[in-house]
Amino acid sequence: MDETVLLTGAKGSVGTAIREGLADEYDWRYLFHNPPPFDPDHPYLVGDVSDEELVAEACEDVGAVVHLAGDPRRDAPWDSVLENNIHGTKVLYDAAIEAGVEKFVFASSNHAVGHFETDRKPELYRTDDDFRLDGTEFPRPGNHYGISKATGEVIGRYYHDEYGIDVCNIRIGNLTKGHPPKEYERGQAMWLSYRDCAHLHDRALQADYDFEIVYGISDNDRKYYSLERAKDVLGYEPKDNSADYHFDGTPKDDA
Ligand SMILES: NC(=O)C1=CN([C@@H]2O[C@H](COP(=O)(O)OP(=O)(O)OC[C@H]3O[C@@H](n4cnc5c(N)ncnc54)[C@H](O)[C@@H]3O)[C@@H](O)[C@H]2O)C=CC1
Ligand SMILES: O=C1O[C@H](COP(=O)(O)O)[C@@H](O)[C@H](O)[C@H]1O
Repeated sequence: MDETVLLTGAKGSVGTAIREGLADEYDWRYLFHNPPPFDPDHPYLVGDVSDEELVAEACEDVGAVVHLAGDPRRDAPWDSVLENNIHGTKVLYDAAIEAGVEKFVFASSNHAVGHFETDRKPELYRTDDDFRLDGTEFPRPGNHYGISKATGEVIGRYYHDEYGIDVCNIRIGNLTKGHPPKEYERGQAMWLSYRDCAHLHDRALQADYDFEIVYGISDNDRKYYSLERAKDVLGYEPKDNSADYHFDGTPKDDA
């Protein structure tokens, strides 16, 4: 991708993992919700993703969008996910199509499929359980936030089918820096390390595809998400595994 890549939600946790890991790899343009408390290393805009004029400017001469902006709380109130996650994503897709953006990478979530866990936990978080989700399953959101993420995927399906933009939905697990989530089976089943997060988004920007839904986790022994699609289509090669750490998050000797 030689053209500019727009990164929304750039000051957040996922945005920071991507900026730190891929700072020099792309001609980034950041969208921050509020003025950043640091001097960014790439051009940026500040404002709300539902601001049509702002996102039209943000999408000018852009080849790809990595869309992270949104309310990430599993217990976010409906009016917040409706405005920030659903409406904001629709407004950004409209601007991306108008600007001729070729590729749209969307931060979906494990919560888009949360209710698959209801009758299977905690066993499915353990290494001897062979239940897998592979991205072809219909969403089963676990909360209103999860509904908004599944809706973001469907919005992408429409814009792909209607306008031909390439779309990669990444159902991100649990991004945690430096170690897996401590003493948390669900978290260790879906841990995504910072370096795997950056690598996965790099592959989503580099690979050729039409419309994809992949899982964004490290290669955890506890996983119940299949990584085959991300590996086969995107060329994802995760380096981390929560099994290389003790349950309390400290690294095992050979980690
Ligand atoms: N951190 C994680 O483990 C996971 C994150 N995700 C998704 O990844 C994305 C990023 O998540 P995080 O970095 O953890 O969240 P975060 O809250 O750290 O970052 C989100 C950023 O988006 C901005 N933002 C929110 N609403 C906005 C709007 N209407 N217009 C412009 N900017 C807006 C916020 O100010 C914030 O800087 C979110 O969409 C979240 O749902 C999904 C699964 C797991
Ligand atoms: O979508 C998200 O999921 C992760 C993991 O979910 P959790 O309920 O096990 O914490 C969450 O940490 C993150 O904030 C959220 O955006």
